[in-house]
Amino acid sequence: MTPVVEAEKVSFAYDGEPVLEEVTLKLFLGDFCALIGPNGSGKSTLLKILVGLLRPQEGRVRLFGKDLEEFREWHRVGYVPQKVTALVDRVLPLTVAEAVALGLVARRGLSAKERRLRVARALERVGLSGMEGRLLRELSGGQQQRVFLARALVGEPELLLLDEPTTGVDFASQERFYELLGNLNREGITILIVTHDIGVVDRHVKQVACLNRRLVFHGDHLEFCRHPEVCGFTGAGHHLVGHRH
Ligand SMILES: Nc1ncnc2c1ncn2[C@@H]1O[C@H](COP(=O)(O)OP(=O)(O)OP(=O)(O)O)[C@@H](O)[C@H]1O
Repeated sequence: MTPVVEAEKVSFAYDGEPVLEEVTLKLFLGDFCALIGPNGSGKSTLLKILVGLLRPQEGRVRLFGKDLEEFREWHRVGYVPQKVTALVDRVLPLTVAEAVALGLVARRGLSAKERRLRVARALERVGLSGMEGRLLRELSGGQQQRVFLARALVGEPELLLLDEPTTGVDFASQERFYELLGNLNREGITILIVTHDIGVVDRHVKQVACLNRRLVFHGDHLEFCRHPEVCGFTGAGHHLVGHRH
């Protein structure tokens, strides 16, 4: 089976400072993988490389079997960057519909009606039907997170990459968000999520990948629970040692 996303021996350095070394990671259709690791271990960098925002100095990335250089079907990939809700107050006052429609830039040739329908459908999927006209900055942090998830979903992607999407939102909203991701995964979307707190995603993910400049573990979730020490985790609750936000 062709991996949905694949990093092969990816190495990356910022100004000569190595951040990733020979990282090989493959996700297959239907995977739901948590990418964990200490602060500064390269998680966000790896995600940016996978969506083509950064170019690795060594190694290759393939999406749906195609080399990143040749990949053009960006509507098949949804990306939720880190701290996106922190930007809300700094940008122009966007409505919910405008924010979600930003995810349609890779979709050319859609009529205005089709765009509206897709935005409505994406909002329905995240439980925010009818919120199109609301100002983004008037929403709660948890609702804003779901708007950005809708933005990533509006192109109807098959692969979703999320970078700490629930930072700064309360526990109930986090739970709800992960439930939502679980449903999307059951619908067939392959998911890679960067998270700091495996304790919260625990019940939802199928695999865990642990990064510490190199990939130190990638396996199914149950296997990880048996050997949490491989990633410097304590046993109880799998919280990262010294790593709470
Ligand atoms: N634009 C940049 N320029 C230079 N160094 C950077 C840049 N972005 C990140 N770094 C450095 O690269 C390393 C990896 O950063 P990255 O954000 O990928 O780690 P992370 O595992 O996502 O961290 P966190 O868990 O704190 O979000 C860190 O040492 C960071 O300071």
